[in-house]
Amino acid sequence: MTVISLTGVHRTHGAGDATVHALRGVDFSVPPGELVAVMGPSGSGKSTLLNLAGGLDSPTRGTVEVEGVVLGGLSRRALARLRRRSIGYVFQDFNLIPSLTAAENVALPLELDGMSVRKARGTAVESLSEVGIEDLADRFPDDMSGGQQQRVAIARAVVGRRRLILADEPTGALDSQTGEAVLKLLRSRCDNGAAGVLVTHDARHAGWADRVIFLRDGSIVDASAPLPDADSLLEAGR
Ligand SMILES: Nc1ncnc2c1ncn2[C@@H]1O[C@H](COP(=O)(O)OP(=O)(O)OP(=O)(O)O)[C@@H](O)[C@H]1O
Repeated sequence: MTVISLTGVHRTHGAGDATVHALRGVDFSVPPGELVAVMGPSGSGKSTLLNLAGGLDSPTRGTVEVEGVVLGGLSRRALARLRRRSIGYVFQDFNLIPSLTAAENVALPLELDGMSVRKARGTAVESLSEVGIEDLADRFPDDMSGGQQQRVAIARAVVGRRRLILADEPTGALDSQTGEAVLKLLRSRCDNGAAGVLVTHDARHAGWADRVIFLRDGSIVDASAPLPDADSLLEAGR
């Protein structure tokens, strides 16, 4: 069974002359164990695709399924539970809760799922140590650098046994060495059975993926293009 699958997915914004077709009939799926990189020029629909895959947005047409469950058929509560349990999401702007420490931010989804505070903290600190910042467990986001906040966001996305990890430019605020370490972590989660989707502008980062898809104007233009084509496609869209 695929972990995530989008079938005939369209997403439009606005109406009439102002209609923007963010996605136009996308078919896309990822089985367990696979990491897929999504590339394409700015505005081509990459974030929209990720938001739909993560249940943060709904398609105008078509279906999105996570582990065989059609997201459109779920109540808000059931969707929130599925997102908490099955989906780890690294947002471009981190989305950390400022009033919670790093460890509390990472532990929150586990606690909401009924894990004891103590066990959730232990699991959260383990996850922070996987991104090299366990010593910052008790620090608040505002007292951290952008790169440190990004690592907390990544620790939160990979904590527990999430089956689907979605990452929107997860290395933007990181130096290249830390960025590589984060991609390695994503890779190892996929090697252990998760499905991963990585939005990136960087062909070197896409090199960590098993497969690269290219979006242009809301459509997948060539799902099998070899990596060297990435730069020329990106250039063409500028
Ligand atoms: N809420 C919205 N309302 C109107 N238009 C939107 C909205 N969200 C996205 N769009 C439009 O949909 C298209 C796809 O946007 P999206 O953010 O998915 O692209 P992207 O490939 O992620 O871009 P970037 O690389 O710059 O992040 C763009 O034309 C964008 O302006």
